[in-house]
Parts: sequence; structure tokens; C-alpha cells
Amino acid sequence: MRPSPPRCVGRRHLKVEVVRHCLLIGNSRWHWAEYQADEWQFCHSVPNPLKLQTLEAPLLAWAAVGPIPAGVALDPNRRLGLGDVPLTRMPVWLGIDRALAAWGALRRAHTSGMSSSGLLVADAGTVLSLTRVTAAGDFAGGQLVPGLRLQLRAMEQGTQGLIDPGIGSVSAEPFPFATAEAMRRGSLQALLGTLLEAQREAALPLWLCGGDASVLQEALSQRGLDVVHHPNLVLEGMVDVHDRISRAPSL
Ligand SMILES: Nc1ncnc2c1ncn2[C@@H]1O[C@H](COP(=O)(O)OP(=O)(O)OP(=O)(O)O)[C@@H](O)[C@H]1O
Ligand SMILES: CC(C)(CO)[C@@H](O)C(=O)NCCC(=O)O
Repeated sequence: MRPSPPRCVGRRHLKVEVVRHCLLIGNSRWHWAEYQADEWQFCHSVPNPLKLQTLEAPLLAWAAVGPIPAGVALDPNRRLGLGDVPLTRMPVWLGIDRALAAWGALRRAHTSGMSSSGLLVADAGTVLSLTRVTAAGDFAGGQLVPGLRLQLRAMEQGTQGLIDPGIGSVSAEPFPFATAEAMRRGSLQALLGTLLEAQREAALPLWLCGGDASVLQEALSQRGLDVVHHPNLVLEGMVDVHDRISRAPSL
């Protein structure tokens, strides 16, 4: 997708290409797609309203599941909603990040000839969302479970004796002695169990994205389950949806 032709400034051969952005406001972090030098790159930051003010050009598109800080001016005409995502049978309450991840995966599957059946898409973010889609693009339900970091935080908040050890490497020991290690191992096991069981029940290829995807992919592969790992499915889906909208003839 090429968002706009490069702007020519001054002499005929001097081209200045404006960097363009899409933004997904997540529950904890902000996720950016950046178009520069003919390619899209993806990065993740803490919520960063200041960056919005310093962009060279207005956002191409944005969406949000997390809070939009007061005073942040985002163009409502550039906001993507469920109606923009070419999936069917989506309930109105579905999170836009789930729809975009599912669309990103389905699109990739079509392109690579992997779409004979449906897909199970896991977005391992603040909440790990599982979203099932049919090969025809129908939303077909899912599951939601607290993500790794949220589980650790919840254990501190809900108890007297536990302290959130923060994200860090998870020990290979299945039954660690140390509390912090036991919390991390237990939280990872909860996600692995959810994914293994869901994949078994759905009998569909499992696609994985989100902040905890790489640690999960490695652990799943050790347990004999190969997943399709593309960390930025949500942003890829968003860029594609924006591309379709901007190419569509206006009425
Ligand atoms: N620098 C980081 N800051 C926060 N979380 C991180 C970081 N690096 C990896 N993670 C992991 O990423 C997970 C959060 O995933 P991600 O950033 O994709 O989602 P999010 O923006 O927090 O939420 P959403 O799912 O709404 O997009 C956490 O469980 C955490 O373990
Ligand atoms: C499930 C989350 C929190 C995942 O980010 C988000 O997609 C959301 O707020 N969804 C709304 C409820 C739903 O998707 O069923």
C-alpha cells in the first residue's frame, strides 16, 4: 500500500517523503504502523500523546480499545470501526483489535494458500483474546483470558502475600521453589493450557500475535504445537483495511 505519492519540494529531483502513520490504542500500549521508504514498519510504545503532536502528517487511520487520554485530538473521520473490517457475523460489541487481528490473519492465509479451513487467532496482549473465524470470513466466537502481565498484577492486587515480579524470563523448571518464579511459570502455564486446549477443540491452525507471542510460540513448539507467528497481525489488518477504504470509489 502506498499512502500518498512523495511530495516534491523545490528542485525537480529533490523528493521529500512524508512519513505516514496508523495507530491502534491498546489497553496498555500504543501500537504504530509507520510507512517510510516504501515499506511498513511496526513499533509499540507507552501511550504517547506527544508523538501525535509531532507527526509530519495526520494519522491515516486509527482505532482504539484502550483509553483515549483527555485532550488528545484524533480525527473521528479517520477512526476505523467494525463496519470497515471485511468479516461477517461480528457482534457489535466485538473489540476492533480482535476483528483486525482476525482479518490480518485471514488475509495472510488467503495470500499464502493456507485458508482451506478457518483459523484460530490468538492476540497475546493485556488480555489474551482467542478469535475463531471461518474460511469464509465469519466470526465464530472465541475466548478471553488475562494476559501474562495482567495475571501477575492481579495476583498482587488480590492477595496479601504476593508481589508482582514483573515480566521477565520464565524458568524452565516446571515447579519452581521461588515465589516470583512460581508466579511467572503458573501464569505462562495458564496461557499455554488455554491455547493447547482451544486449538485441540477447534482443530484449526493457530495464529499468534501480540506482546507475549514469541514466548508462547517457543513454549508451544516445545509441546509439539506449531503455530503461525506474526507479531503484528492487528496492525497489518489495520493497514490493509485502510488501504481498501482509501481505494474504494466514493459514492
Ligand atoms: N515493553 C513492554 N511493555 C509492556 N508489555 C510488554 C512489553 N514487552 C512485552 N510485553 C508483554 O506484552 C503483553 C502486552 O501485549 P501488547 O503490548 O501487545 O498489548 P497491549 O497494548 O498491552 O494490549 P492490547 O492487547 O490491548 O493491545 C504483556 O502481557 C507483556 O508481558
Ligand atoms: C478483549 C479485548 C480487551 C482485547 O484487547 C478487546 O478486544 C475488547 O475490549 N473487546 C470487547 C469485547 C469483545 O471482544 O467481546
